[in-house]
Amino acid sequence: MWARELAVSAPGKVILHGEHAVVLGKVALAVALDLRTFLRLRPGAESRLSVSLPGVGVRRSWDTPGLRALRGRIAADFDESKPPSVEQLDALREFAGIAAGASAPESLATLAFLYMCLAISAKYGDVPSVDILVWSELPTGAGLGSSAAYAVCLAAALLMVCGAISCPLQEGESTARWTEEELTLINSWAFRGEQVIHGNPSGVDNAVGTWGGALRYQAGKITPLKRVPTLRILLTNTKVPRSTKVLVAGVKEKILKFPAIMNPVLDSIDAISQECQSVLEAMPANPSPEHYPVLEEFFDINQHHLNVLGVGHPSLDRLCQVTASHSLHSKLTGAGGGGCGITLLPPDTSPLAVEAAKQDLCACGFDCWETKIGAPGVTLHCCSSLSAQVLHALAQS
Ligand SMILES: Nc1ncnc2c1ncn2[C@@H]1O[C@H](COP(=O)(O)OP(=O)(O)O)[C@@H](O)[C@H]1O
Ligand SMILES: C[C@@](O)(CCOP(=O)(O)O)CC(=O)O
Ligand SMILES: [Mg+2]
Repeated sequence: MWARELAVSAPGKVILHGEHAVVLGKVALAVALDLRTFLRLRPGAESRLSVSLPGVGVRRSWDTPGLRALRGRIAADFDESKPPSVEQLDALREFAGIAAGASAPESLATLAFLYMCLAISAKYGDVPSVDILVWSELPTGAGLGSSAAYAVCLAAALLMVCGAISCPLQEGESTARWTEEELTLINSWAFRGEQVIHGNPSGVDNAVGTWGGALRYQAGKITPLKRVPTLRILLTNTKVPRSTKVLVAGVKEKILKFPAIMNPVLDSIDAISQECQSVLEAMPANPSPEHYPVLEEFFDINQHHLNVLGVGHPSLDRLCQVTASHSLHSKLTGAGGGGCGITLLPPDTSPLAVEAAKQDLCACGFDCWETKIGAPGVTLHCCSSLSAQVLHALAQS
C-alpha cells in the first residue's frame, strides 16, 4: 500500500562533446540542463496500476494481479545486470497490444514502463496500487535526453514504492536526494529503461539524469568534472523530429562498412572530449573572452566529424550558418539528425548580437533559449513545493 503523494524529477542533458562516439566506448562530456521531467506518484485505486504520459498521449491502467501473472510467466531472468531480452519485450508487447517492431513514442514509452515495473517488482516485490503521471519540460526526441530523464524518474519512483530504496523525504522537507548507493541502483535500472527505448544506449544520459552536474563518461565509468566554469549556452531546437535509436544504428552501420575511415573520426572525437575536459578544468570559474576561441574550435571540428558520421541535417547546417553570421559557433547535441544544437556565448558577446542571432534562428522556424547547465540530478519532492508552473501542468495533464 502506497499512501503518500510525492513527485520525482530528473534533468535533461546537453552533451558538449562525444555523442555517438560514447556508444563505442569513447569519452563524452555531458552536463545537466535546467529543464526537467516530473513524475507524480499518488495512491491508486485498489489493485490497479495507472500511468498517464501526456507528452506521448498515453493513458493506461492495468490490474495488478494481471501484471503479477504476466511477470510469473517471464520473470525468470529479470535483473538489472541483464539487458531486456527479445522474449521479454515480445511478451510485454503482446500484453499491451503493441505491434512487433512499433517504434512510435507512445509504444516505446509504454514498453519501457511495463518492462521496468515487471523487472523491478520481480526483484524487489510487488509495485503497489499507484497512479503515475509523467510530465516534462523537455522536448521529446530532440537530443536533450528526454528518454533518460523519463527512465530515471521511473526507476527512482518504482524502486521507492517497492521498498528497494528509501523514501528520503522527511516531514516538513520540500526536497530530498538519495544516497550514492541508491543513486547507483537508480542509474542501473534507468539504463535498462533506456535500452528498451534506444536499443543500444551508452548510459551517459541516464548518468547525467541521475547525478546531475557535469561529468565525463566512458564505458560506464562516471567521473564528475573537477571544476566547470559558468558557460553561457544558447540552445536551439530545429524541431526536426528524429529517433536516437535509428541514428545510433546508422552510425554503427557506417563504421562496419568503412572501419578504416570511420574509426579515426571516433578517435578524434575522443581526443576533442579529453582536450575539452582539460581546458574546462583549467579555466577560472568565470572565464574571460580569451578562454573561448579554443572551445569554439572544438565545436567547429566536432560538428564536421558528426556530419562525417552521418548524423547531420540541413536544419543543423542552417543553425550553424546563422550563428556563424553573428560570429558564434555551434554544434549539434545528442543524436543529431535534427533535434537540438548548442551555441557558445562568450562573455564579450553583446546582448544585441545574442538577440539578433535568436531572431534569425526563430525566423528559420526554430525555438531557441538561453540555458543554465549543471542542474541537480534525480530529486524527490513534496508535491506542494513544486513551482506553480509545474503544479499547473500536472493538474492539466
Ligand atoms: N515525458 C515523457 N513521457 C513518456 N515518454 C517519454 C517522455 N519523454 C521521452 N519519452 C520517451 O523517449 C523517447 C524519445 O527518446 P529519444 O529518441 O532518445 O530522444 P531524446 O532522448 O533525445 O529526447 C520517446 O519516443 C518516448 O518513448
Ligand atoms: C547519440 C547518443 O550519444 C546520445 C543520444 O542522446 P539523445 O537521446 O539524442 O538525447 C547515444 C547514447 O549515448 O546513448
Ligand atoms: Mg534519448
